Amino acid sequence: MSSITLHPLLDQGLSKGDPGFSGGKLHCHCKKNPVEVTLGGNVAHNHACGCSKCWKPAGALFSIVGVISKDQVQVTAGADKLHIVDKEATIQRHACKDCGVHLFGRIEKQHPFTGLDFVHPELSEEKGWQEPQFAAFVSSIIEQGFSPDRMDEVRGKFKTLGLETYDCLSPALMDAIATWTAKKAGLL
Ligand SMILES: N[C@@H](CCC(=O)N[C@@H](CSCO)C(=O)NCC(=O)O)C(=O)O
Ligand SMILES: [Zn+2]
Ligand SMILES: [Zn+2]
Repeated sequence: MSSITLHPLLDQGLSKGDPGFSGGKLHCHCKKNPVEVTLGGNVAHNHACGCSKCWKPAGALFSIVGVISKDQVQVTAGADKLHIVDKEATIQRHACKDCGVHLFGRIEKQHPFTGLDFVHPELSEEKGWQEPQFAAFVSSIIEQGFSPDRMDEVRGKFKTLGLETYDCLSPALMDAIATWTAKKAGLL
């Protein structure tokens, strides 16, 4: 049985981020005229995501994605190459039309996370980005054809890395969503 590739950055073991890190540039994978996005700070809630919608590098089972305030996200080159992958999705993922890499995902509708953009720190050459904190939507990899018989192996690998696994988001993020919902309903 072949070994599992969660994500190249996870398979080599986690390297800790720098709490004083102040941001950097993301680039798509195009050799010529790559799209460039400049982030004015570090990401938060960085996590491995097994959902079918987040961008993953070739061969990876999981995406690595964090959030950052949209005010700290600027497209600094190649804006004309960007398109929205799915206009109906909550997270409007802006991807390069040429290489398919997602540069940022923005929430435009009323939502607990409106104002936060979803980004992939691995698209940056700078070091210091927050390391992944947990694994989310782990069971979602089955929906994409991964064998349910090997889920213990997947969750075990995350455990070895010291990352908790969830089949939705982390408790902190789920609590934030529920708080927003309760406030909207006038219950809090
Ligand atoms: N089983 C589905 C789950 C998709 C899903 O709900 N993804 C989450 C997490 S994305 C980053 O953590 C989500 O919030 N999606 C909103 C959106 O994608 O617009 C699947 O695998 O597709
Ligand atoms: Zn590209
Ligand atoms: Zn996802």
